[in-house]
Amino acid sequence: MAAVTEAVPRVSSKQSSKKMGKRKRNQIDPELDRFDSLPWNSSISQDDPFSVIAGSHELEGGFLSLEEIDEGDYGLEIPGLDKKVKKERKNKSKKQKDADVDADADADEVEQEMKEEGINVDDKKKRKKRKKKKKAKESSKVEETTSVSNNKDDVEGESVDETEFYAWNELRLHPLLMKSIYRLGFKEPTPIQKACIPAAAHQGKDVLGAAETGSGKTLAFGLPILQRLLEEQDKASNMGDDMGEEAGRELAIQVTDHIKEAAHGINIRVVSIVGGMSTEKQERLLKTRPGIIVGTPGRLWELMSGGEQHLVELHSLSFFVLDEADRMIENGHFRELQSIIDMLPMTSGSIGGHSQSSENCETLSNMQIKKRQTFVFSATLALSGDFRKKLKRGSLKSKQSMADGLNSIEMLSERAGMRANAAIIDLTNASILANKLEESFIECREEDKDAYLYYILSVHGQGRTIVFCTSIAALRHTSALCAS
Ligand SMILES: Nc1ncnc2c1ncn2[C@@H]1O[C@H](COP(=O)(O)OP(=O)(O)OP(=O)(O)O)[C@@H](O)[C@H]1O
Repeated sequence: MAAVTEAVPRVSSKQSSKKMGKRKRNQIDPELDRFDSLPWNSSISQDDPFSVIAGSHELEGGFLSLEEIDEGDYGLEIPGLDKKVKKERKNKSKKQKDADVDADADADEVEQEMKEEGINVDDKKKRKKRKKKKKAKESSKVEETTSVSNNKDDVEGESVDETEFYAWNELRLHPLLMKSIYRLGFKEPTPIQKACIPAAAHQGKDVLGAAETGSGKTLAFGLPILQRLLEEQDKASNMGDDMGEEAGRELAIQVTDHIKEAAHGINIRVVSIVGGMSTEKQERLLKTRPGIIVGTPGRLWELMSGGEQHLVELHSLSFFVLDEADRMIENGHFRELQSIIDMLPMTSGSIGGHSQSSENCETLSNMQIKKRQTFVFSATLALSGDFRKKLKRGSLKSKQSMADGLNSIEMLSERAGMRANAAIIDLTNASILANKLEESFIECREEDKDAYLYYILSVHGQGRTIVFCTSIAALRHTSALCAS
């Protein structure tokens, strides 16, 4: 596999060709012509061109979001690179013997990426070396207090006034998570976090949560997952995997970054598996068996259906998260999402759960199926009054419902294995309902609906009224009733 990277931002095709033109004038090189004609991917986020200077969480200091192009075979030959890299690695391992182990692993990974991607890595390596030296210096000063802490900028040593964060106390989060919270400077949990964390982290409940956009939903499920993983860490050496489903690539990356920040100082790897990036690179990342995967349905399903081992060993899945569930049912990810959900083993607590292990999924009978926690989060939520009953009865799995696909949050939650005792936390009403509107709900039998409608219109229908119907037949029926 040949790897292609772009080390500098492609400002615009116009500028880029201008640059190339200049180079061509200086030295006529047919190889450059060939490189110029390659289908380069932009490696710089449109939204954040500054990131090329500032660095990202993945690769700090200039080279950012290096991408391989799928199935690329560009025959790039950099004579002597392998030897050079090997030699440098050897020297480095002697010099840095006592340096931080994780820093080595990171650097090696990046170096390996560079090597595979065939670019000159001198600058990058110098920067990495400087960083590692600094890290080694710091680690010799600060005594390691915990086996899982592997970060240089721990809050230890900095003066954090814990009393300012007292609002978190009742949530009883793990000390390492509290450290991340101090570092992030979040003085108090947001309402959705306050409501979700006890149910999800301490009572082990599934959560169906809704709150307006920007209300902190990511950590409302992120913190309970990290909390439970930390609790499990001591008990089992082999951690369960978590799979986050995200509606879009940017969202998935955003969620990954957010969870990574919260997982700072915790030995849990978080990776994003999204479309538009090299499948080969993602397969390599998955081989490291990350604890948390944040993905988009399309790419996840592509890898799952291809039998990617870490993704099909779902018997040990501890958490399944559907974030932005409202968007997920809107924008046509049904097919892949449904396929992914169908591959999930039935949860030990789900009633009438489904187990549709495909040929790619390991046979479940011999496996110990873990109790899986399901989180469904959305910015809007419209649940029927008897949603919990439906969950209990499994009626959302009726033939008709199946045929309709995953067209409602109720169905999505139920098919994902949500248990009937799930915590339903809806903080949306206040913001969604306009101030002057009053909302009422009448629970009635089908045959009484007309009478109720007639009554409501007679008593309250002095002004203008809109009656919403679910079908043309119902519309005709209601019009006739109102006209009479
Ligand atoms: N407890 C907190 N205190 C202060 N800021 C917080 C807290 N929790 C999260 N945030 C910040 O609030 C912002 C929004 O959080 P988040 O992305 O989780 O919201 P969201 O509800 O998932 O939004 P969306 O629906 O748009 O994805 C982020 O920048 C995050 O860092």
